[in-house]
Amino acid sequence: MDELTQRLGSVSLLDSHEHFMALSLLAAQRSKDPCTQVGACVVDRRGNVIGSGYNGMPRGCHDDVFPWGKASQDPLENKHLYVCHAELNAIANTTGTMSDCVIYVTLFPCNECAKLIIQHGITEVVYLSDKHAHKKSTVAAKVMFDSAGVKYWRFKSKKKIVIEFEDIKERKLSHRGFD
Ligand SMILES: O=c1ccn([C@H]2C[C@H](O)[C@@H](COP(=O)(O)O)O2)c(=O)[nH]1
Ligand SMILES: [Zn+2]
Repeated sequence: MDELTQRLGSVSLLDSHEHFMALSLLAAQRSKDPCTQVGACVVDRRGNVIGSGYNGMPRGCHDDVFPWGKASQDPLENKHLYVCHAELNAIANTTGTMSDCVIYVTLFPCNECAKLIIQHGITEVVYLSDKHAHKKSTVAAKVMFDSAGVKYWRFKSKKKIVIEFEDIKERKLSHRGFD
């Protein structure tokens, strides 16, 4: 085994599912929700990302003005009536058809997002967390996906990705034969 092959062997390449879920996780980092950051991306069958989004307040409803809590007795003081879900934003940010596309999402979609996913012709949902599995909204989402023939499966990986902008700027790619 030559030196290049030896070094490449230790480089942890991402497969496509890891790549798309990592993009969704990165999108989630933009969310101001202090409790649950969610990210999503829509991918066509050729493997192109055609839209992405995260949970946030609607345009014109400032993230720093609208409430992010959920404990108030008054629903108008809580986030849930206002926040746009990650899937809604990913779909709204996508131009063109989503027919037979896949959505990668860091949290299993709620019933409202499930309706959007189905109505836009998305046929596969890849998710990371199912922490709201006990909620009726998640149960209803699964009932609708099953009925509509939308496939869903939980993504699992033990891979760890660290992003250090400074580090990447300085890195030399010589071990991959780029110079
Ligand atoms: O399908 C979904 C369901 C929920 N979200 C967002 C909406 C909220 O900002 C959080 C959930 O908050 P909890 O405090 O965990 O109730 O997740 C979403 O984007 N997509
Ligand atoms: Zn939702």
